[in-house]
Amino acid sequence: MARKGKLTTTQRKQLRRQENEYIEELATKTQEYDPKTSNAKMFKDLPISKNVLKGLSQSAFIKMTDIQRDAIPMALKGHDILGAAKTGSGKTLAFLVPILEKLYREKWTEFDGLGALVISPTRELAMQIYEVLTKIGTHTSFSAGLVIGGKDVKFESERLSKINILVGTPGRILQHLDQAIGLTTSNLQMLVLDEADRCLDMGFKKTLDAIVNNLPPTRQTLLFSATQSNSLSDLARLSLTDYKMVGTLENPNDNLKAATPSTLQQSYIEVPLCDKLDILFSFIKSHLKAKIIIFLSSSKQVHFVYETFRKMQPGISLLHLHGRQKQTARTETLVKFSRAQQVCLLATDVVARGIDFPAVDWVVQADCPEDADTYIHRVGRSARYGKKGKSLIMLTPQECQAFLARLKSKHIEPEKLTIKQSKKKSIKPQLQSLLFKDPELKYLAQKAFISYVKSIYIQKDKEVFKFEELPTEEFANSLGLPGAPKIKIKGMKAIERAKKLKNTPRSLLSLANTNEDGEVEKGNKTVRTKIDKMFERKNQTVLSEHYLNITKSNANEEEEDDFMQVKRANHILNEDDLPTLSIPSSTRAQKRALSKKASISTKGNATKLVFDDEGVSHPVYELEGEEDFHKKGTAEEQKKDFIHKESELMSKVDTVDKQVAKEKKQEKKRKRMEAMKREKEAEMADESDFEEPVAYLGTGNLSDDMGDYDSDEEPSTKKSRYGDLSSDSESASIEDTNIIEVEEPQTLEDLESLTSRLIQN
Ligand SMILES: Nc1ncnc2c1ncn2[C@@H]1O[C@H](COP(=O)(O)OP(=O)(O)OP(=O)(O)O)[C@@H](O)[C@H]1O
Repeated sequence: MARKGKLTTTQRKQLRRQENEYIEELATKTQEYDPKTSNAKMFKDLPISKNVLKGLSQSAFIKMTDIQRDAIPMALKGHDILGAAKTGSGKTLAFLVPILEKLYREKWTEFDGLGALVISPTRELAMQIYEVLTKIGTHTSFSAGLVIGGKDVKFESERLSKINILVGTPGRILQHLDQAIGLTTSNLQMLVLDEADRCLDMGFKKTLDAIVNNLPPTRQTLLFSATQSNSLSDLARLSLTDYKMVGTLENPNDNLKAATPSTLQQSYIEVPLCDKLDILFSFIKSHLKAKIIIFLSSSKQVHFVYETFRKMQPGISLLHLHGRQKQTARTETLVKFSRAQQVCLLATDVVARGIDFPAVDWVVQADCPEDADTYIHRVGRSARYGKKGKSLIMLTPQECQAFLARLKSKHIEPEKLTIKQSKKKSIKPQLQSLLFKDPELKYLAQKAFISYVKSIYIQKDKEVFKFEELPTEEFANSLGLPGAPKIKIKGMKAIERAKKLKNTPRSLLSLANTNEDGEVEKGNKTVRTKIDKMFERKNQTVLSEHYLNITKSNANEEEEDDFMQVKRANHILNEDDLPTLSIPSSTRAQKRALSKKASISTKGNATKLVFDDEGVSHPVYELEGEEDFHKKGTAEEQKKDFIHKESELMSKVDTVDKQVAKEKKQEKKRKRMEAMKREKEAEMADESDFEEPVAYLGTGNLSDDMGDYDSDEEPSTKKSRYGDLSSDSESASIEDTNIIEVEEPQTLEDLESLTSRLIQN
């Protein structure tokens, strides 16, 4: 807490009263604000608090974009929002400003717990949102946190209990909710889904549903994307009822316009699959002064093209980015690409959505995207915020017609380009020679070939992606391979399932490849695991010991894997999940069981009896008469019935247990927070020489945290909100305020250390 000049109790009370009046005034202005009659253009024309306005203006956000002008007032009025606007049109601020405002008006403090949750489908996008939040929220008193995976969960969760605004990816957020150590969601005011259609699609369905189940239904929900799903079932999943559509969804006529920016010049070329790499290399060589992103369909494609092209030295820096890289490498590449002016990034769709790279000249889609929406997001990495940009998509003759039709249905009609014969140059001999010399590269080429072929097979749109027409032999030659590697497309069901689960942890994908019995299938053969084999052994004493060892080691692995969601997402007990044997779970229990077993084997079974109302004794598990038994159905039916009832019971008990445990934890936390709050209030009331209350400024002093801070900025900008209230000149001069350059965090580590410092405040 920053120490300020001494204030008496009376002065503090007066400031508090002033602030309450100010908040009321903002609320009244918000209710009176009518977007239809208002011609507000600047942020300061909206009923937004001074500290948020100050954060905006210092980040050079003065004039609103269309989506901001439409969405912010609606959100301030408390409506749920379904917002769609073109890529690069400023959707991020359209949800961050309402979050800060809402919490300010609710007088949110660190003791009130989590107030807003922002979910983003990728780590990179979550980091970017978090960065913008820390910039514009620098003069507010909230704490912000970023949880994106790739880091120790414990490390993160220890820091979460005081977080007011949390930004993260679905999997990691759910992991924290499941652990329920620091994160309390019972007070949550606002939920935001950025790239909502992606967050809502199959890949994230279970995770998102599980997150939403943890949130109070009274919250406000905002959904944003350039390509919005407004399917009623999706909206119902989020309990979005009385929502407003803003942006391009608001006006049906706007739907007729393309979802791509008008400043984007779009083109396509029809190119046989086996000529793609030649054309791609020629394209790079003829655009050495440009900033280019090239999208390929898989990480293996990216890896292969990156490794071979850089050996062929096209004359421009090459970077590569895909989801299989370590997070530090991904973040480093993002930073390098953002900063460079002449550079070529080879990437998968991990950066297709939301990422705000400055000044990208060209987006090249070397492999056809899975649908028109993905096309829109990919090309949206260029021509952002009114700037100019160009895009090129390479379509094979098999894909061309159908994909152009898909684009046309979205009112996108790229211009046809042809390649000059003189510019065409085959790189096949070079690739062949590289692969011949380096077996590692040959291996990469084989992998790239296989992953491309598989990627075509698993595409949903069979009119565009014609697997049967793939010229495999020519394609393999074009990669420098002597012939097409043999691929057996086996277990395709599992691949399709895995595709749906594209963004789930790999541990989950491996589960997707198991059959209904939980066994891993390879071709037609069923692979029996060590445990299966052991379960077949008759010697149960040996079995229980081995089982214990195995389950112990598995338990450790599980801790490291992202398995929380599996456990949470599916509590239904399948027949096949039931263990055939009951195995003691601890070493002590095991020993006890073993000794019991030994003594039972020598003593014979004891019989436990129960007595009915007539005083007649019966064994506890009395056998039914055969006739009676058959009357109830076949043994198989009865078994199923029994299992069904037991699983229902277990699932109910499980839910209740979880709820009770959670409530207990939350109650404990609430009490602790209340006690702290009371203590703090008492302190504030008693200590006459104590400084101003609620003197947290921003999420810490962001500018200090981030290093370079413009020294011209006078300390008064770091006053508490009470301090600011006393002076009106601030807001009047917002437009004149010098813009302060804040140094960007360089790496994920920077962001994380920033987060931890923010939290310490
Ligand atoms: N009001 C504003 N004034 C100046 N610049 C702005 C404003 N709003 C947004 N920008 C800038 O415009 C760029 C695009 O904004 P943003 O990333 O929010 O777009 P988006 O609509 O979310 O795009 P996408 O659909 O690709 O996710 C960013 O560089 C951002 O800083």
